[in-house]
Amino acid sequence: MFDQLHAYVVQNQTLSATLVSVLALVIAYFLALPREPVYPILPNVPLVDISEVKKGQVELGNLQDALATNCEKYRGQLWQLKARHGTVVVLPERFINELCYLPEEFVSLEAKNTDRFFTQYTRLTPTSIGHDPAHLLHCVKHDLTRNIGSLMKEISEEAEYAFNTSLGECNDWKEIALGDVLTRAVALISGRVFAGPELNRNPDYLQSIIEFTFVAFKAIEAISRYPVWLRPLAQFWVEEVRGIHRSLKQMERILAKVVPERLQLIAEGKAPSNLTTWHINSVPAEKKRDLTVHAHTQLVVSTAAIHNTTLLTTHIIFDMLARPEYIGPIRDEIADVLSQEDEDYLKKSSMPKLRKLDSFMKEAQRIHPLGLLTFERKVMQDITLHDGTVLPKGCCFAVPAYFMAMDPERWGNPEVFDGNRFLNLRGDNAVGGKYSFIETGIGQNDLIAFGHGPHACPGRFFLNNEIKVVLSHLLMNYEMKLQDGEGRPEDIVSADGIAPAYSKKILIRRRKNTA
Ligand code: HEM
Repeated sequence: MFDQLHAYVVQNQTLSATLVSVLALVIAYFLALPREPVYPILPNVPLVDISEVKKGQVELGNLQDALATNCEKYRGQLWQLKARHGTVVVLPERFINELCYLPEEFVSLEAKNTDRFFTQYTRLTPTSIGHDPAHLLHCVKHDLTRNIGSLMKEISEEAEYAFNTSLGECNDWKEIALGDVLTRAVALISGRVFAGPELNRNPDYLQSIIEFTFVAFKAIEAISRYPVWLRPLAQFWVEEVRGIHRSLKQMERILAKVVPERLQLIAEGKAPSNLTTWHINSVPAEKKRDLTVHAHTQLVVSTAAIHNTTLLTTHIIFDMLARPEYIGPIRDEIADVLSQEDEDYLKKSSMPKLRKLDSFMKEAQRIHPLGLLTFERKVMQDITLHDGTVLPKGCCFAVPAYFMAMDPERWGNPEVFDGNRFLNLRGDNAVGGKYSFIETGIGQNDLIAFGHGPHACPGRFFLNNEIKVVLSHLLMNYEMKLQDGEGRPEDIVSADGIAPAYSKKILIRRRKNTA
């Protein structure tokens, strides 16, 4: 009897202890859960709700209309946009200057990205792998920009290789999907600058840097479908999130030989100038051999660089083919600039002379902004704006780039495509000066497509050279036209902005008078 009682008590004690442990684990799990960001709603500020959409509808397709209507209706005022991913305060441009120089402790691009891209699962920011973003930013902002001049020969060589290998002889008109051909060209050029000639034509490397953006965006979409409490577990079985980890591992394998060799070359003072070298030089001693941080940097910079560049270049070419009257004068300008060079490729110093091309590129970017919103930030501490409005901690804000680019009060005739618009505005201003492609601004006739202030796209100086090399190569060596009877392909308005009809076929053939 005593034995039975003892057994019962022991058994129940074990059961109770197990139950208590399970309960403690469940409580700990819920306490450790990242919170769904709660975006405070500003009182007395108009709220426009586009979050209620039927399944299958592209939610932010409504964003274009919502911006056009409400930026006009609330001109000069703040208003709030409630979208599926949260609420964002839409700011008129008069607030940008007082916000853009505030430190990260007040307004943060990183925190906005963390919320928006679920980076604790998707690992899309350096901080999400415990790495300081300053290294990546230093490489793009300083090393890449400073080295553009010495990289121009390689950029031109790679453009030539890319088009020769994709297009072949191409003596007769050939149908191509412009987006595909440009993606490969931009990836080869970017890879040459990010990893050098020993890797950029390696099919595994090339495929990794091209596909990572798609892998990343699928993972964001997939994890967002899970309730916040399940995400810490779901990350282990959601195939798309696992895809991110596979891509990172694959890039680590690709770099496994390169990084130690590069360290050796750096020690010998013989290292080539590219992102791999700059990043090794930038990180602290204990991370120099860390393949994870180098692999992550290669993929994250590729995500920022390759697809945006391809989409913008596709927009520009579609605009040229729809308005062939611009092509002759731009070609003459390129030929003239090339004839002044002592080598047969464009140098960094050639760029300020390509004024018609620069203006055309900027006008194409104005009419087809890749992002409808820009200058997106999260508020980290309450901020009082100059008119007394308080932006509370936790809210996100953005500036309506699309509306600013198409606002009749800023442009007079915003609907008209005028390839010489910025050429005429610019007068004698040098490149980098007002109204040139790389300039960002918030005044009359300024564009903010690259953001504004200290976080404005640091890749745009490289991009400016890269796009001009690609376009010059195509214009000087090939003829292109739209398919018979077709006008400029219709843009695709999506959750991310205004993309060109990427897979649309155009016709191309080698120019008769060139080799
Ligand atoms: C058409 C091409 C591109 C567009 C439209 C574009 C646009 C932008 C925009 C709007 C931002 C955010 C700015 C802000 O919020 O103030 C940004 C940031 C950034 N871009 Fe670009 N970009 C392009 C190409 C590139 C390229 C080629 C690179 C690298 C080589 C690059 C690297 C970056 C980086 C690293 C940031 C983050 C800056 C920071 O956190 O301070 N981008 N870009």
